[in-house]
Amino acid sequence: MPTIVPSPPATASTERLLHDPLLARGTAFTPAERTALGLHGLIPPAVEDLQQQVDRAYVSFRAQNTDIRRHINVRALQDSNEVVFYELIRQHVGELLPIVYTPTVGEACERFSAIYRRPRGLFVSYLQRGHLREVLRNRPRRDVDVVVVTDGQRILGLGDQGIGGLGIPIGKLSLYTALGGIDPARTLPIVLDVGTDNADRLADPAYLGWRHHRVGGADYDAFVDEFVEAVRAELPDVLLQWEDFATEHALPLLERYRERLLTFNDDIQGTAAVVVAALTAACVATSSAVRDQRIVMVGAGSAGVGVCEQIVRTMIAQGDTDAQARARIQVVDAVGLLTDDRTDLSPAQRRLAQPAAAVRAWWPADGAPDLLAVVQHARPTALLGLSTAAGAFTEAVVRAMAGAARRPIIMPLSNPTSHSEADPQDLADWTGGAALVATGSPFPPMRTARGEVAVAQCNNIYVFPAIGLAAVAIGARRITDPMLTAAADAIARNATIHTDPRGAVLPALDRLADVAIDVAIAVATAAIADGSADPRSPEDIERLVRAARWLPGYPPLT
Ligand SMILES: O=C([O-])CC(=O)C(=O)O
Ligand SMILES: [Mg+2]
Repeated sequence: MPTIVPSPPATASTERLLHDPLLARGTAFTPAERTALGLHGLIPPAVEDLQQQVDRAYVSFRAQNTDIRRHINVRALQDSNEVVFYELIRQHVGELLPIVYTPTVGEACERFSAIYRRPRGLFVSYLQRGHLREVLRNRPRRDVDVVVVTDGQRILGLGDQGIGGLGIPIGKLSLYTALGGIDPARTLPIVLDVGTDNADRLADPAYLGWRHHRVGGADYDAFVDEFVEAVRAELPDVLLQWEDFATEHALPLLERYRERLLTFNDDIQGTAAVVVAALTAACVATSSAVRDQRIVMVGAGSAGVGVCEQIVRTMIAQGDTDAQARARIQVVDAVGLLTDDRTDLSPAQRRLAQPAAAVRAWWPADGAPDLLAVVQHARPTALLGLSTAAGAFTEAVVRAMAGAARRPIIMPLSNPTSHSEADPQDLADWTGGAALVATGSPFPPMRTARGEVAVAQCNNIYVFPAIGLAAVAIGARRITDPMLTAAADAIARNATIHTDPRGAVLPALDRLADVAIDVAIAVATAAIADGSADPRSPEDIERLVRAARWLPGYPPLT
């Protein structure tokens, strides 16, 4: 029988040891700690180690019968004991990722108000404008390394979710910790609640956000400006990640702030880096370089434009001039090929437009060139889609491409599955199994005569945790294009296809935490090279990156 030693009375700090998810150890408090801290009687008498707690949590997780219930289950665990939560993810990453993150997190955003339990992060409401600095000052913990902020307007492919969009920053920051080793105590998810235009949310009596149509125009810009100024004043060194803003805001916000603080847009830059990583790995597998490719991109939204610009930078890094690189990339949108005589293009789209005069030579007599005509003329070796046009990569298009490329690189990148430009199995069938395929949504392996071939899923999860780790480890001041190019190269080097010809053109998901170290070292090295961080030796960089990682465990209480 253990001796029961009289304990000090419960205090506010006892309350925190039991209920603050960053301090709580539950049944893992040792008998001596229970005595010293006055915890006898407040937790069950069983004494468990972390592994026993994880096993118990896993049984509870497995007992749930739908993905949203699994999500609620693990989020409740996160809100009660973060060490167990992160150790559970570490041990079951393949099973937990789609629950904590895409795709289930999307449903959690849609049902945010219905499943809301405990506060996490910061709700920055338009109603508090003029006082955002005070709101920032109310953050639960003073020191923050990474903020992920959304205004909930374009949540994954699910559109406007208003305040429910907060689910995305919560999910992304969970992966910053699980994969990038960012200390969970130093992360802060934020939603800017500027209203919602989602009629279902506005009509829902349980909706927890500001019941008001979205604020736009100059009022919106002023509000975001006030928010950024509050962040700069309160958290001058923080990494601020923009997430799931609508196209109309995403690029302008990035351009407005990227030179002024440590910031990047995950959907534009993170997605572009992972797509270029997959493209690079596919090129290596075909013994070519990115600059050897003829590329057709279908879709000219902010993601499509961001990917093309990252490809241009990669080709330039491989020796092309800007003009040579742009001449290798044809962009097709719903109207047709982007040409410089079109009057409907944004400045960013215009930079990717081809000279109309050159196109006229093969322009079909009966109208604007469609995708098939562009493919027949441009004879691409790589066909990329960020169009949300389901099935846009038709059999005719793919067969025309396969005639011109021995191993066509085909990437239907639109999300979710129902928007994908093609089904990978069709791509395999139409190219005799030769296609190198990466998608946006998860797909099962392709069945080919060579056996099953893995399909890479181009998700920015390969990028952002490593960017965060690099920035924290070396104290980066800016996120620059060369840092993203370095990330893409490092991800590509780790692709499975280099060691397994039937493997994916990206690393396996269960290697993500290890790959993040490699990527972070590459990103940190690039940051130092372009003056975005103070000089360090290669040994120092590696040591700092490894030392910066928070890993789940219970250090001895002193
Ligand atoms: O969250 C994800 O899975 C990828 C992403 O950023 C988006 O789709 O907006
Ligand atoms: Mg996103």
